Amino acid sequence: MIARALTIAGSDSGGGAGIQADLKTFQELGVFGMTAITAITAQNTLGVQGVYPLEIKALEQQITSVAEDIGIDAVKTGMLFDEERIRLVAEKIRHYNWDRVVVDPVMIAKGGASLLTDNSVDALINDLLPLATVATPNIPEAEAITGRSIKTMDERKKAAEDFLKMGVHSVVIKGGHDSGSDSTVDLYFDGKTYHYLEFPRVDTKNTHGTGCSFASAITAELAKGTPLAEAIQRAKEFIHLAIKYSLNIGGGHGPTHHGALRQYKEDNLEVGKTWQESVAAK
Ligand SMILES: Nc1ncnc2c1ncn2[C@@H]1O[C@H](COP(=O)(O)OP(=O)(O)O)[C@@H](O)[C@H]1O
Ligand SMILES: Cc1ncc(COP(=O)(O)O)c(N)n1
Repeated sequence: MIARALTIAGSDSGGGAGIQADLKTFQELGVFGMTAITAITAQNTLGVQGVYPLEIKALEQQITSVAEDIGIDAVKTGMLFDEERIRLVAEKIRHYNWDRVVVDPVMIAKGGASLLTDNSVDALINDLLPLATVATPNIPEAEAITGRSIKTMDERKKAAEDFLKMGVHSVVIKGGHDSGSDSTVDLYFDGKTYHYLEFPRVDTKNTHGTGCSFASAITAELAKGTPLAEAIQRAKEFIHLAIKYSLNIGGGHGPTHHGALRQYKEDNLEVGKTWQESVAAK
């Protein structure tokens, strides 16, 4: 049977982030994708023009509908909007005993618009994070959740330990915002060992939806039964290629190219080389 994944997140009309990024990623990775929409955003590559939360009952019913008929192998949470919705989602995860849970604690869009109300961090920490198989904060989100300033890798490791104390099973603190270096290093901490996922930094402004797509790639792999460490490694390859071959559309931060990894595989190219180098080497 095909693996089934559910994303509980906000809709991005611009198609690069949120529910739309998650569904595209699920499809690319061979997983049947389902959605429970928390809020609708009017959004494009330039920013967020409007945020419209759906009523709580609508969110509750979407989750119940798919859980009780189709079934869920892995679930991902993205933009949850406020503490009421965070609590509902946590209650549903507990109710259905879902144990492959990726929590991307979305707070602020790249352009600075708030996607989570200010007083929701406590609900995130107390209700949702303890249910996470893996949480995937970026550096500003990790700072807001742990209350630490994170400038160095040592500070990032301390923050990762704080996450484990909050009850998450493991955490990836992403390095996309650490713009000072030639590489992007994501720190994965499983409670015992620190793993560094390092890829060259791509010099591009097209990073709309990188976090959503990375977290949904982990979710897709978990749905298929891939062990967590390997799921994270594969997700990093997926997002690296999607950024490297990102799409220059719109006037601002363009979206990633969700089909990049598939095209690499179809053309039998080597991950890590540029497209041109790989084609030339064939
Ligand atoms: N310019 C870039 N080049 C290569 N990888 C990147 C770049 N920007 C982000 N990434 C990667 O994309 C993923 C999402 O990271 P990040 O941008 O920090 O998350 P978010 O979208 O939540 O802010 C991470 O794996 C990160 O390392
Ligand atoms: C509906 C929605 N959800 C999440 C994000 C964050 O996107 P990113 O992956 O770039 O951090 C977004 N811009 N819009």
